[in-house]
Amino acid sequence: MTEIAIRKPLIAGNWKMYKTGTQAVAAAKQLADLTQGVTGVDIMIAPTALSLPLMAAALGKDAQVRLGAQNIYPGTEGAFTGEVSGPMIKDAGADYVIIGHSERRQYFGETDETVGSKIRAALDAGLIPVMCIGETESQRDADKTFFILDKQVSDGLKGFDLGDLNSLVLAYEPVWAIGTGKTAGPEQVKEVHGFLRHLIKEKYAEGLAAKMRILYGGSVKPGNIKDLMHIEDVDGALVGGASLNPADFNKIIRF
Ligand SMILES: O=C(CO)COP(=O)(O)O
Repeated sequence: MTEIAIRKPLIAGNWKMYKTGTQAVAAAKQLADLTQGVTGVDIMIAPTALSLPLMAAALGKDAQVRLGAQNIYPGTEGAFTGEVSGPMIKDAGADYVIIGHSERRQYFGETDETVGSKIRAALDAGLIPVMCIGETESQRDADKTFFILDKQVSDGLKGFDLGDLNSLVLAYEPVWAIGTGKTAGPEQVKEVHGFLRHLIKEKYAEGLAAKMRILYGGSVKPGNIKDLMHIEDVDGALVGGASLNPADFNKIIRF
């Protein structure tokens, strides 16, 4: 079996703070209809936490479109006003949780250390963590891309051992490509994804590196997904804006 064959692509939609529950259910049903018959790809949508139980009920237990949360509190329950825990996310019908998105790092003070504690909480709750990493434009301009990515991975995964990380998904989202219409060029994506897989191999094991899915995110659209998916070491996409429209997201899923 080749390395590629053991990595099933994952196309994930991050709906961020868009769509009411009513709108979310309607879009989920549309997407479920559009994607009927699609095989060989995992599909996930991460709506606001409020929409998770509504969408789970609308899609049904065995739906092909799976659900994810956009954030998690690193603790199971307690007096933490406004927070949502792993067991609550799981109970609401999600299988995944996005952790450390650049918007959470930028606006909500998340650090590599909080990312690590959230990954632990996700694993404890039986959720698949989608760990987001990526450099800013000024970091890239200063030639610090690989230093930053190494630090985000090393500090975020500090204390985890091989067995912990079987399900972990990495998402490379260059901050300068998010919502800007700028996509990283094929050479840049290839270079970074190759670097990340090598990093996981060096830190953990070849077997883990070979099976870890590494997604690309940042202005992914129906028009560029095919080229992105052809790049070595790209195992899927984390899609923002274009995932809000079921017709566009369906085209991306059918790359
Ligand atoms: O942040 C993203 C996904 O998490 C990417 O957003 P866009 O696809 O809108 O650039």
